[in-house]
Amino acid sequence: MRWGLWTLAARAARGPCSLCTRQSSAAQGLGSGATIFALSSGQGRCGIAVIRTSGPSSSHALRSLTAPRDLPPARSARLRLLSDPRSGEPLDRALVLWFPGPHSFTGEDCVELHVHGGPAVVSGVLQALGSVPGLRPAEAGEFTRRAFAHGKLNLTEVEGLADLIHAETEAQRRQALRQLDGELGQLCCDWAETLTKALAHVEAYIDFGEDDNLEEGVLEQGGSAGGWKVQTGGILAPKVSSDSLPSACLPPHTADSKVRALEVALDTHLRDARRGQRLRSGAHVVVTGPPNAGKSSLVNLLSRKPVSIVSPEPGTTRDVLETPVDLAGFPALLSDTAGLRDGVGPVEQEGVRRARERLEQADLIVAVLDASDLASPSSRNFLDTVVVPGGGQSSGGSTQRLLLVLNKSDLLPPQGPGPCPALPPHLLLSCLTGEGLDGLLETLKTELAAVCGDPSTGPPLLTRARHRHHLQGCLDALSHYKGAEDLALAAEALRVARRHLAHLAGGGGTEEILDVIFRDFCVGK
Ligand SMILES: Nc1nc2c(ncn2[C@@H]2O[C@H](COP(=O)(O)OP(=O)(O)OP(=O)(O)O)[C@@H](O)[C@H]2O)c(=O)[nH]1
Ligand SMILES: [K+]
Ligand SMILES: [Mg+2]
Repeated sequence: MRWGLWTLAARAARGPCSLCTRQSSAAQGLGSGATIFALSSGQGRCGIAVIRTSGPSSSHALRSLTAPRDLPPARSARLRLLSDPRSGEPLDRALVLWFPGPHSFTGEDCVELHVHGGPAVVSGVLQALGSVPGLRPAEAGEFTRRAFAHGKLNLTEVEGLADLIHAETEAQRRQALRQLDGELGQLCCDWAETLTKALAHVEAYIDFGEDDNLEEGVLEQGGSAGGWKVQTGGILAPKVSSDSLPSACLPPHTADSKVRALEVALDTHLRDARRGQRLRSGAHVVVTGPPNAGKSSLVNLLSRKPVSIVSPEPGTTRDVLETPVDLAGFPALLSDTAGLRDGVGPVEQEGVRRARERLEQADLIVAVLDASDLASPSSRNFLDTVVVPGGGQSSGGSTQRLLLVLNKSDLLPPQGPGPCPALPPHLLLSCLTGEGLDGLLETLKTELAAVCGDPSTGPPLLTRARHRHHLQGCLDALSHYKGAEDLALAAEALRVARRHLAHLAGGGGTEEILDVIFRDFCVGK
């Protein structure tokens, strides 16, 4: 919970960009009025619980509960006796912090009470706060919503904060922190700036055209690819370009090259094969192989719990068993599946059908073979049909990756699996002894970084379908800009493109979208 304070310090040091300023004013009114309060740390018995307030009556509430009744210095912890303002009954000796707005998490006056975490203390303090006039319990996400309304966070940062609270793996935490730090939002601001400049130029040309006072030479200069020429009467028309660009309808200014660079950047971001979304929700990792290869043993080993039944009987696993796991720091949905073989009873056949269906959805296939049984017909068949053609297309359209694991290495003679010419690159493992597990985890980390994107490096990832939707909308609008037949249409296309970027950062977002995003939060955040 302490990062609430860090976020606050970080925000206070940074000014909002034009896109954010605009959207915060669009969201105005959300946070005004009542003063809210809530338990911001987790429920249940604990060492310390943090209770927060936000709103104009925060200082009054703090004075009402504490003795002495003066406010502590801003942003500096003080030990105070808390008592019930109605009865004077002592409630706890607590650390109190006073954050006068606008230099607070929400931008409003805020108070934090760090009380002892017993349920009676927490409920006593919450009841005491509820008795102070002007205070009411907060709704889920209301603190963050107020921070958004006051321009302290843009929408991508709000999403980053929600993701950080829910982050279960190291990679998710890194990604969320980067988004909370505003990297994606900043990128949008830079892109929007490019569009604003381009729009200013197009609008200037529209005005010049109307005034009929523009020299032809002036218009044609600087047009790096296409350009406009003045027709008789001062009407602007596209001049034919010898350039390779599909359209010759770009206004004549160096801003054009920036707009084209923006198109390339948007396209690159959209071609990320949904890595960021996988990082948020978990990559689909499917364990497959012939019967008895040790698939279930591997799933249990990787998930560190007995998810699947392991037995020497081939055909033990029938249904697809899915479990969320932290694989080398990356979030994954690990699926155990039935061993692939033909000519068995109807129940197992159904299991095999389900296994094949699940394989199609995999981002990463972990193909398991019994290292001591590579020459058997089931192993050969599996190698020929799944492993060698491996790396197909998942149903999501992205390329599947495949990792071949030779299990039961403990059964091999010291010289290894013996000559096996057609064997692709593989790892040796023993689920029984654990030998080779570290190497497998290391390789999984590399594979999953490719599937989910590495949050430590590279450009900010698009973690939500919403991000893709608006970037695609922006890109589509830019294609209309290029193909526009007159300047008015070109200007309108630029406005639409810019609006998509503003929506991404939360400007002019409809209430429903805001509701969906803030619903991810708990009460007290
Ligand atoms: N020696 C040895 N035995 C193993 C190893 N891994 C698994 N086994 C054994 O191999 C047998 C089959 O293991 P399972 O994990 O049930 O194999 P599976 O691939 O899930 O089998 P099905 O679900 O029937 O397709 C069990 O008796 C395991 O104890 C290993 O590394 N070494
Ligand atoms: K088995
Ligand atoms: Mg099994």
